[in-house]
Amino acid sequence: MNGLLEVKNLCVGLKEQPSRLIVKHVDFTLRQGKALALVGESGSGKTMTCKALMRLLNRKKFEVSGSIRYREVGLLTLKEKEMRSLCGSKIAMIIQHPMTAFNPTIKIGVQIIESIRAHRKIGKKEAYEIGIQALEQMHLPRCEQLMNSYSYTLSGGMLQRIMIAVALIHKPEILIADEATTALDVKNQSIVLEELDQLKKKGIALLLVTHDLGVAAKLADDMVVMKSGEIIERGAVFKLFASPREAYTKELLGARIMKGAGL
Ligand SMILES: Nc1ncnc2c1ncn2[C@@H]1O[C@H](COP(=O)(O)OP(=O)(O)OP(=O)(O)O)[C@@H](O)[C@H]1O
Repeated sequence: MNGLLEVKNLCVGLKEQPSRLIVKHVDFTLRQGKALALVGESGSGKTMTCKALMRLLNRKKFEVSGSIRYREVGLLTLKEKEMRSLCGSKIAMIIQHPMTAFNPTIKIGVQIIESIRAHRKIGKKEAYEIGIQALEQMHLPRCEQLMNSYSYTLSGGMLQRIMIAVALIHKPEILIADEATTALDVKNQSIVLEELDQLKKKGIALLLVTHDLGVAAKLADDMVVMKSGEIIERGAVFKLFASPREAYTKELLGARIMKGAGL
């Protein structure tokens, strides 16, 4: 096995509409210290692919087939308890709206301590110290004050960085970032992109789900382009930017150039 995570022939369908596939025969590999960008227009199947990877799709509603291997472990056939222990430790995910990741009625610190203790048998004091260290590593200011805050008092950028800090506590080998910078302003976007770049340098494999090709250009090594649930083009980012083969990829790139030019 070449990669850390190998996805082969991944399909997601709706049980009540077996003829319609939402994700169609998707293949890709995540490698240590490399970032793969999953790009495509809204509705192209990027989030469904990630949810299938993390086994977050309701099995009563969705049919998931194919193979997803993390090291030698087949994720689609793993017992639920083992899968939950793997997700949040070795494979972590951060999402677009960090405010939905935190309960607004419970202090951030309490939630961080709970999430640490869900994976490690340690006391609250030790978990608190680990939480503080994690926030410091994300270069967040006044970490003790942050632990004592409620999510609704913090900005989206701050919450996104806290979510990344929490995702990194158990030293994941893979980080899935689903539109992790989309809801952020330019300044926070650039801070989060820089943090993600540092993670890559530390050897973490990144899956960047984005419709922003600027994010892909800054961080990703390779890119796969999705349309209507299928991968229609793939390759090294610099090659796809220089000479896209498919009209759809050219359109995505064209839209980016127009956006960049303020048109
Ligand atoms: N709960 C659901 N039930 C049925 N179909 C769904 C459900 N969620 C998503 N879909 C369908 O799956 C397809 C892919 O959606 P998905 O959310 O993966 O797209 P996406 O590329 O992530 O888009 P975006 O960038 O807007 O998040 C869409 O056609 C959508 O209608």
